[in-house]
Order: sequence, then C-alpha cells, then structure tokens
Amino acid sequence: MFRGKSRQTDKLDTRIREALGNPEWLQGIAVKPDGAVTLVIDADPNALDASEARRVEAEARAMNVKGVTSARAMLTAERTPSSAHTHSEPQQRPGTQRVRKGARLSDEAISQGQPGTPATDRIPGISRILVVASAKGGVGKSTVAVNLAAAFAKQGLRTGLLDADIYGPSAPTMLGTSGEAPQTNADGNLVPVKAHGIDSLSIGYLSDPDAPMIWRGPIVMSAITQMLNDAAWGTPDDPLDLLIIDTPPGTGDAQLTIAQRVPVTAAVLVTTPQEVALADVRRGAAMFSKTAVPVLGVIETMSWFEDPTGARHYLMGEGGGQKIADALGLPLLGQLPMLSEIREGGDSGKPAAAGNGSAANLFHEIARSVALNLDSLQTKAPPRIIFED
Ligand SMILES: Nc1ncnc2c1ncn2[C@@H]1O[C@H](COP(=O)(O)OP(=O)(O)OP(=O)(O)O)[C@@H](O)[C@H]1O
Repeated sequence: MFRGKSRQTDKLDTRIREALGNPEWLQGIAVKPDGAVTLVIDADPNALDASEARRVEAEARAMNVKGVTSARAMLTAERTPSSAHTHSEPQQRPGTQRVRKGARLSDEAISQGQPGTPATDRIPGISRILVVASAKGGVGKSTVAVNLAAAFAKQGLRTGLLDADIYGPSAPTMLGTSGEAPQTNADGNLVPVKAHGIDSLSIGYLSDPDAPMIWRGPIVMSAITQMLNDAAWGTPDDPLDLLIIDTPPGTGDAQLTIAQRVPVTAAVLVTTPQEVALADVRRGAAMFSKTAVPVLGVIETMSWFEDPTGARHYLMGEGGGQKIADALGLPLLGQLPMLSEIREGGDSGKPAAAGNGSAANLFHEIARSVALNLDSLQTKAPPRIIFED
C-alpha cells in the first residue's frame, strides 16, 4: 500500500520534471499522495520579475500534468558570488538579523498570514494605521508616504512612518536619516528616529544598505512586528495620531502579511496614469478587500509635466488615475505632477511637504482628503483629525 503510493508520487515527480524540461533551476519537488505538488525554484535575486514569471509558468505546467491536483511554487534565493556587490561584507550589527533581498516567503511565513488569522489587536500607542501601497515599483509610493507623513506632522499631528519596503527601504534617504540607528529605551523598545517632526522606523535602519538582501520566511513579519509592537511610538495616554506604513510594491507575501496581520485602519493606492496599471491596481484593491482593509482612494503621481510656459505634458497618459478610481468605485484623492521640487526633496532628505513650496500645498491637500476619509471610517474615538487652512 505505502510502497504503491510512493511509486505513484515518484512517477508524478518524474512526469513533472519532464513537463518542466528538467531545468537546473528546479531545486526540488514535493508530491503528496493526493497529488498536491510543491515546487522549489531557484530565483535570481537580480532578476525578480523573470523569476516570478518562471514561478507562474512552472505552476501552470505542473498543473497540466495528469495526476496533479494542485501546484504551488516557491522561490528561494541565495546570494551568489556573482552578486553585484563584490566588496567585503559589512559587519552585522549585534542584535540585528541579516536578511537578503528578493525571495518569496517560506510556507511558514505565508501560513502566519493565512486568511482567517486575526490581525493583532489595536496597538495601544497608535491611534490609526494608514498603509500606502502601489501595484508596481517606482511609481512614487514612498514619496507619497513620506510627504503625507510630513504634511500630517506639519499640521501638528503626532505622526509616525514605518518603512516596511523590504525590497528598497527609501525612508532613511528621503528623511535624511541614512546611517542612523534607532536606540532602545529602558523597556528594551526601539525608539523611532525623529526627523521633520516624523517618528520613523525603517527596515533600512535594521539592515545594511550595501548588502544584497533576501527576505526569508518569518523574518519579514518579525521585523515588521518588532518595529510595530516593540517600538516606542506612543503610549496609551499619549498615542501616535497616525502611523503611515510604506509597504513594498505589489501584492506579494509581505504585503498580504501586513494587510492580514497588522491592525490597519485603511489603505491608499498610489499609481501613475498609465492605462496598463489598471489590472495591477485592481489586484491591489482586491487584496485589501479580501483582508477587510478599507481603501480610501487612489493617488495619482507623475500625472503631468509642466513646461516653463505653463503647458502641461501628459507623458504617461492622461486621466488614468481617475479611470482606475472610477473602475474601483473609489475617489481620486489627488494628482501630483512631476516636480523637480518633489524629487530633489526626496534625494536631499528634506521632504517637499515639510517646506512651503507649491508641492507642499499639493501634499497638504491630499493629506486633507486622506484625513477626511479616515475620519469617516471612525465610529468612535480616537478624536477627529482637524486640518487648519
Ligand atoms: N511627483 C513626482 N515628481 C518628481 N519626481 C517624483 C515624483 N514622485 C516620485 N518621484 C521620484 O521618482 C522616484 C521613485 O519614487 P519612489 O521611490 O517614491 O517610488 P516607489 O514607488 O516608492 O518605488 P519603490 O518601488 O522603489 O518603492 C524617486 O526618485 C522620486 O523622487
């Protein structure tokens, strides 16, 4: 009986390998007697999109093999000697865990965030948590997160920024706090780094920016949990008014884990105006809807470029953000043109919203819309956010 089963799974193993073409990148196959298959695929941390495409294709091919009832592929990655970083490895800080960039999470981490796993209770020192998310990388999500935080802080709100972008933590650069490390207080809690009136914690403070990182298993959640729960954001008597979480782009495991396991009050979706973004943004919205996180609306970035004569050039298409918002039944919370003031603010560690230029006004307006929508979600305390003109 057992022997028979094992022969059956062996056969399936062979058939799947053949269906995939016996590739070198296939590190392993686990076949359960019921035909459930798990593929372990070697991922190139420098070509994550290609690895993701490989993962999807491998799952599809495995599913086509007779006898396979379900197929799931996991990407794993190791640092290779051909890594872009050839210099010697920096020393790991005591008490921190070295993680590497790129890989999907392990089954264990995924199972931590399975649907139905309740999010942790409200965090005593934090009144509200706003997630800033985007379907794609490089659209300006971190710029929005940092500048919204700066706009809220300028309004006198106790504002925190948790940079959970594991693939490219940019808050330290954008806040001018690169190289800083959060201290621990007498209770052993991390003390956020303060800049521009914003309390910040970033994956970037906990890991070496020069070391390529691959995030493995529970490390993602434990780092985020630590920065969320074991940090001196506020106290029950004097809580942070708003914590903004800058999530990694996309709808992968890290984002799902945050949406499921963190008591998020609401999310905003950041997008550029390109039409092609719609499917991705829809997926992002669906993820939040499945995890019962209200989405306040869409923020469009890089909407246009204004030349010195004042003429607008819609380099990435026009009206895409509104179309996306309409398609999702959400409000368009604001549009941000391409402004050198915004980029320079990010590069120099002085967020535009912390200053007094035209970009500051734009972020202030968007922050106001976000605040109004956030308030409409509150059924009872905490107190309303009041924006003064
Ligand atoms: N409205 C804007 N005007 C000019 N430059 C912008 C604007 N928004 C973002 N940028 C610039 O575009 C680049 C990418 O922005 P940002 O890092 O915020 O994107 P992201 O979506 O967070 O990317 P990632 O996927 O790396 O997290 C940065 O150099 C930033 O300064």
